[in-house]
Amino acid sequence: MNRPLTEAPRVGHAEVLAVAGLTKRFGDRVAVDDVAFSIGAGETYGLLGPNGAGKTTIIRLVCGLLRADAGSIAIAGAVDGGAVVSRERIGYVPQDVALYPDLTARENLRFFARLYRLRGKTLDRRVDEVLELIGLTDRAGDRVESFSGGMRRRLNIGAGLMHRPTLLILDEPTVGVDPQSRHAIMENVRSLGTSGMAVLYTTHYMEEAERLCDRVGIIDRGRLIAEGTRRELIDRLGEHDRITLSTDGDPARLVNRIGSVAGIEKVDSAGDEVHLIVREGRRMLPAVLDAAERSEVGVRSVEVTEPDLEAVFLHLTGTALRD
Ligand SMILES: Nc1ncnc2c1ncn2[C@@H]1O[C@H](COP(=O)(O)OP(=O)(O)OP(=O)(O)O)[C@@H](O)[C@H]1O
Repeated sequence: MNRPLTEAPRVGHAEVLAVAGLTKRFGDRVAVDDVAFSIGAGETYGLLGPNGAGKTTIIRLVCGLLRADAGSIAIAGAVDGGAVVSRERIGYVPQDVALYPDLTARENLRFFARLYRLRGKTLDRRVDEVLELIGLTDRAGDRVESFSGGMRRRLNIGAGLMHRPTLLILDEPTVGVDPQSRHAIMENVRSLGTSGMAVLYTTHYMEEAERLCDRVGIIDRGRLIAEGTRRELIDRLGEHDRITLSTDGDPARLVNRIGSVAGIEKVDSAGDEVHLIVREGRRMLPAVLDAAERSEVGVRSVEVTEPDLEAVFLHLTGTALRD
């Protein structure tokens, strides 16, 4: 069942993760710049941003795999420093799949369960539960080497769930998987969120952030530039519309030409598409099409829509969220 997109954040739940003033430099590059956000129990929080924005670095800081230059991280109330115990509350599912291909799904989960010191019947029960959760019960006895990319990723998520973490961190869990597996992963994550876990989900896919997350933090060049529910973020755009042109020529030429049209607030290209943020999209359409014709770039289709998170990103940064 799809969660309504406009659902209000669930306030009043215990704070599971609170990050403040978080900063990390690599040499001269500031990868994470004064970032603050928090996630409550039962809440799914999405960090949405392009490649290189700093999402993985934030996760590595939260997991204690990197040391911050400044800022604090509190997990379930325990502030960074003496937080070894609290880190056991984290389930971290990295971008890269870390499984044993010549073991079965069940054997892999048993391995991770033992790492978390589960034993005996508790271990057996938890392995069965997690297989069910990730929808791989009927493939439990098959070797991982026979699994599709999407199934491996789901099993990877399962490994991060063995010890019943209070905070589950998923780093771009759907990158490189086919649409069907992507759907299955998102369904899995959705049910985990509703089971009371706090979920930190990073993605550069706008529609995943829109569908899955109670709140979204938009991150660009290390900075958290906006945060809120989907509705709150979109409302920041006011009465704007989004126009998308699909081209079969050089979109950069079209961007140049359209950029000089009065009333266009933001324009950028991504792939063969040109994205615009305008006031009163329908009224602007003739001028946009006229500019397209002058640029001599072929336009295959034009769409005027209400703003979405991608439009918010374009509005705030002046660049389109590229795949
Ligand atoms: N160990 C490192 N040494 C030097 N620079 C790094 C290191 N790790 C990350 N960076 C830089 O920090 C910035 C943020 O990278 P990060 O991997 O956090 O981005 P991201 O949003 O997770 O992107 P992606 O989706 O590509 O993983 C990038 O400019 C990256 O090159």
